[in-house]
Amino acid sequence: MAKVKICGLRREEDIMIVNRYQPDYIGFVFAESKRKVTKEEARKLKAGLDKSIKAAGVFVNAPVMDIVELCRENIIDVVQLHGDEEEGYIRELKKNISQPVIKAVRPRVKEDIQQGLAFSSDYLLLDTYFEGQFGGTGKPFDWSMIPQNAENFFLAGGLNSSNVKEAILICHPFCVDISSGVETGGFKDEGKVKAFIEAVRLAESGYFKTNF
Ligand SMILES: O=C(O)c1ccccc1N[C@@H]1O[C@H](COP(=O)(O)O)[C@@H](O)[C@H]1O
Repeated sequence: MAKVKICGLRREEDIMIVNRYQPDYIGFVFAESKRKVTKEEARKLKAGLDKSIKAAGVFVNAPVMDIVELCRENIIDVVQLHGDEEEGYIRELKKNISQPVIKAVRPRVKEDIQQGLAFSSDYLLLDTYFEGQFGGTGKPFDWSMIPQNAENFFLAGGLNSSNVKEAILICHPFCVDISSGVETGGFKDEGKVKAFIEAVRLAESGYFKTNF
């Protein structure tokens, strides 16, 4: 069963929505973004989050010790590195925390994914390359770049309730990750969160399997 991550939560209402629909992960963005939250905002939001839902912290080239602090204070349960972090950075981070690390790669060619698979992170995340933007683009990438042997990866980039079934059946991700596709006017939209999670469950039910 593909897991679900709803990223970019920043209001108490967003927490109430995810508590109702129970994704596996949510994301707090600590990088420059319209979805950015401060450490104190994230602490308050995390306090209202169901214990069964894991909170990922999304970072872009952040100082390692900033991430370590958030982990030690249990504000985040998973680290998502969404910038140009290299292997040395990941190793240094992993020496200091027990939380799993997701490393995002934004492939332009197949080889970028092969290089990503060599990272010592616990998971790889595949997202869309878009000049000048690290993430949250709302645009899908060419899934045919994903090698057959890739596993344990998060699939992101322009997912929504209409394309996620196809994404799961073609790419077989460990988790589908969404931000823009569950927003209206820049804010999380309860109807879209519900529709997305239902679409994931339906894809997994086997109903669509013969069509792909
Ligand atoms: O969401 C953001 O604003 C963001 C900013 C900087 C780095 C990553 C960000 N979000 C991640 O982007 C992907 C895809 O989002 P979308 O569904 O295409 O909008 C997802 O992994 C988010 O965690």
